[in-house]
Amino acid sequence: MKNPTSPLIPVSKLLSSNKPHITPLSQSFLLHTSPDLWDCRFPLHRPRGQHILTNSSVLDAIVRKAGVSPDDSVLEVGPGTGNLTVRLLGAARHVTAVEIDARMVEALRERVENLGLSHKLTVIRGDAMKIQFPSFNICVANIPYGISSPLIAKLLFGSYQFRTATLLLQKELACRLTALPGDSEYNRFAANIRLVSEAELIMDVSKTDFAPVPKIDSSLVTIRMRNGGIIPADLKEWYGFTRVCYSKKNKTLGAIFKQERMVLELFKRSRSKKKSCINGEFVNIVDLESDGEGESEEKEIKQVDPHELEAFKYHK
Ligand SMILES: C[S@@+](CC[C@H](N)C(=O)[O-])C[C@H]1O[C@@H](n2cnc3c(N)ncnc32)[C@H](O)[C@@H]1O
Repeated sequence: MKNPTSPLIPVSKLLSSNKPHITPLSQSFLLHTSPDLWDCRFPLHRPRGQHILTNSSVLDAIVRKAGVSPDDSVLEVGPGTGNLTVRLLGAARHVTAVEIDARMVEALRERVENLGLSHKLTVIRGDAMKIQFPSFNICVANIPYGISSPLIAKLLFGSYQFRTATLLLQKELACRLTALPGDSEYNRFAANIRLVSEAELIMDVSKTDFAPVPKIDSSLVTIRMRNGGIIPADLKEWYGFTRVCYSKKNKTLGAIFKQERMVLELFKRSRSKKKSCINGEFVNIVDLESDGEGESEEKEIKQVDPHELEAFKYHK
């Protein structure tokens, strides 16, 4: 078996274009000299977030800092050509990789077969946002930034039982996820995520470690599930609550909950039959992330019992 973590030729220095890249044939030999180079046989699509991580010390650090152990069954979303996958295969019992691009799937399968590690890998070709993930106990991935927020919501609120998710994210999102109440980055998304988990900033990763080089830097974040993934609230009511809390940027919670309209909205949400529950198939990320300002709620309750409404009012 070849060593899946052999040293990397710094291809990121060669490939620094922001445009989708077709590598000249003269560079295709690089594929055979190091397993860390992205497959040069096809152009990469930026809309699918195809920025390949090519720095071997960063790739090694991700697996190490994620704490992958030989008993682990790993979920990797967006394996691309497999730079991270081959390392995960070296460290874990099994890896399930979900990849949307058929060309990537083919390149990954070929690479892993050449390494003699196919028996440890399941590749699912599909959209990570549309499929139900098979069971896993740890998630490690350099995910496409276009689906970061909904994917995190799917992992955390999708009834999956796992220890941690170590994800390479856009730096700005990483800051929001790891912000604490009172920090300027803390928002409704962060509050919703903290309901079920804790996020820790592990390390920053430079954009020059990717090929082609993206516009933004990245950060590695580990999200730890609390309470074994059990959601300690009715999600529909929780979303309604955080929506109201973050509905007015410059108002205190006290001021917000003194407004009759806000109290009424919260009350109606608690009684609404509208399905907003998140399961493995459906993630209502708009509800999870937006601040709710200016949005109109579907009104299902026509009559409000004043006694019941009283219970929702703000009392000092
Ligand atoms: C940032 S690249 C990461 C590649 C590789 N993991 C690495 O570290 O070099 C993101 C990968 O996710 C794939 N992808 C994009 N959208 C996806 C989706 N909705 N479901 C599954 N994979 C997706 C892309 O095709 C690409 O291979």
